[in-house]
Amino acid sequence: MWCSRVALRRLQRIAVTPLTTAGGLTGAVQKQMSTLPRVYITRQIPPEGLKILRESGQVQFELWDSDDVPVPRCELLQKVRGMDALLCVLTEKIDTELLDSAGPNLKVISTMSVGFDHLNLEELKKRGIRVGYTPDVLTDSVAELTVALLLTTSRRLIEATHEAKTGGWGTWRTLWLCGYELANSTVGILGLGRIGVAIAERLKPFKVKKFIYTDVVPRPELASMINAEYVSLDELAKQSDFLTICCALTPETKEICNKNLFSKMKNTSIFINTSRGGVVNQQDLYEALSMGQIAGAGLDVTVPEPLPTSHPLFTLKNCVILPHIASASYSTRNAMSALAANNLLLGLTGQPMIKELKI
Ligand SMILES: O=C(O)C(=O)CO
Repeated sequence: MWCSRVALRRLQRIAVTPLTTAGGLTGAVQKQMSTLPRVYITRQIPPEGLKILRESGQVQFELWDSDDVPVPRCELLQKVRGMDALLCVLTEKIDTELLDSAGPNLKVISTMSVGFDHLNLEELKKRGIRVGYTPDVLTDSVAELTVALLLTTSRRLIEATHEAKTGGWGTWRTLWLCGYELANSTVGILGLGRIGVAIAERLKPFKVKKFIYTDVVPRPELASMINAEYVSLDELAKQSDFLTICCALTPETKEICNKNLFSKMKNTSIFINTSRGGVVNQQDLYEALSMGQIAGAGLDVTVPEPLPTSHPLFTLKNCVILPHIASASYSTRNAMSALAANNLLLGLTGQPMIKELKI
């Protein structure tokens, strides 16, 4: 029903390949184009990436020309048939069913994301499909948003603007809307990579006393950049005044932030997650926040996305929820789009990609 023709027509304004739809082409040019590798793009990506693909002259592409609605699964399964490459975003599950549907021509998956939990890497490896992704170009944007979310949560900015707008602002009061400050605090980072370092670099000028982190193994090179100490997960929970989650979602990190972790945290601590919703057990988080086991949480990512407006977490004043916007700046999203396009072209021509996942 979701994939009925009428629904699709309403959703999909056009599916184009500028190469194959251009009018007035000679038969020879048309023939030449029809031999170009075929690419399906699962979203209307920012213009820089499309321009690179269009101007390369190396591929013919078709895209789901909407950014408002993801391509319906059954449409995607049909469209990938016989494709040589796929440029996708994080909402598309690239699993066995999809790869079977694509068939043996598929050589490259290029995802416009740093996260790759939507990709079945084992299956991709088995089939010899190369994978491009977009780390680094979004580090600044994600770190900046993480700091904004941390301050919004710890200094209760959403509550404060609501009070100001709705008549709750009476006289100046000594403890009204008090929060927690970064000065003299301990900031914990779960999963120290480029983004964790970039967050710490931005937080340092706020006079943070100490940075601590945990990861599967110590990361001395990265840690030395921010003078961070390696601790166990338990110690991270116990010592952190602010705990920021920066790890990838893997089977090992799934719901790693659970009752056990929250029970060890201080009741004055602030929990921030800009990685993936799946690293958190949301029921446990709800209980920790509503029972005052921790002071507040700022989430840019949830399960599912979008989080239904009826979700209990939305009822809590001490929980700030953003709609997965950490990398949402114009420059970053264009850079991600361009990198995804370049990875795809390099992968298709058998060259090393700029950013390729080693699988
Ligand atoms: O690139 C990603 O993985 C994102 O989550 C986008 O912000």
